[in-house]
Amino acid sequence: MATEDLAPTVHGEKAVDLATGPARPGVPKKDPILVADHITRSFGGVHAVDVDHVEIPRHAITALIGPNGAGKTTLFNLLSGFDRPDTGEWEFNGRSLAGIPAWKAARRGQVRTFQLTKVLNRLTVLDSMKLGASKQKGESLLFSVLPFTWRAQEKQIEERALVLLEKFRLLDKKDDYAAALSGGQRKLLEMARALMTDPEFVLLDEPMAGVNPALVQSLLDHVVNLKREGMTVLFVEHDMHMVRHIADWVVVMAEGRVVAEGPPQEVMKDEAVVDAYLGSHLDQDIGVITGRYDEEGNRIP
Ligand SMILES: Nc1ncnc2c1ncn2[C@@H]1O[C@H](COP(=O)(O)OP(=O)(O)OP(=O)(O)O)[C@@H](O)[C@H]1O
Repeated sequence: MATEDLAPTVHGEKAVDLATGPARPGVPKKDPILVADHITRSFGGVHAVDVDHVEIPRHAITALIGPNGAGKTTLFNLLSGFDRPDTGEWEFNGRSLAGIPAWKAARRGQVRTFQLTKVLNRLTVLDSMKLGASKQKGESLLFSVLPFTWRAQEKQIEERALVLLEKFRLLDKKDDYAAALSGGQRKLLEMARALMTDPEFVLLDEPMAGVNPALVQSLLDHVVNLKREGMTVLFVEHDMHMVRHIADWVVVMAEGRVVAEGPPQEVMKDEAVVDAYLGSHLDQDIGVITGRYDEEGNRIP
């Protein structure tokens, strides 16, 4: 089977069709969920992020990769409203998100996951989930003076949390402290928490970090399921296994800039990418894209 036949597909289209032209940094997408322009952020003299233009395709899984210090986390923090850029504009679903705090972005349908903090570790799994739904109606003035509505909302939140915990196979852990979970279970909890607000666009922060190899496939399946359910996913990850197996599109950063983007099988062959980033990992057979394909070479959607 020719390698060209193995192009990843999204909703039946070849991944390269996500873009309006040949893969290159900043290439416009046919249906972008997020469009960012002229985003800069410096810390002292360090230009952590200097992204001229980038678009994230809707209903696809996009990987944001790059060497240590490339600016991935900083860009993630900016786009998700946890940090403010020095300059820049970005739109989610055609509406500006610049200057919008994270909790408001979540109400509009864009959420990001967090590595569980010490505070969250001291909560039970169920309470941690409920907190993921905060800044909803229960916190508004109207709802706080109408306890019956507030209680109804509480009940709804708990029901949603239980449904998600079951889906992520964490239901039997609901009364355990988050600190007692394994690395993989913590990642599942981070993902499940993000879904409490029923998002359209999910930004995953290193979803594979600290995950036992035995749980890797299950985590990959959960991420692919987000796409199957209609969500758009952007993830920052060092784990090339994940990039090769589930990304429909890859954005590569180096020294604050987007230096390459495209379908994984193209990006992994790009000499600039290999030099800037992948060279030191070539022993991991990083150029081979196995993906999730059926026997005919069609990507499993
Ligand atoms: N709060 C901060 N204060 C000072 N410098 C920072 C801060 N955050 C990031 N930087 C610097 O900005 C640059 C980009 O860092 P960033 O963490 O965004 O990179 P990254 O690609 O996510 O790296 P890694 O893969 O190692 O997490 C680095 O030089 C880093 O030292």
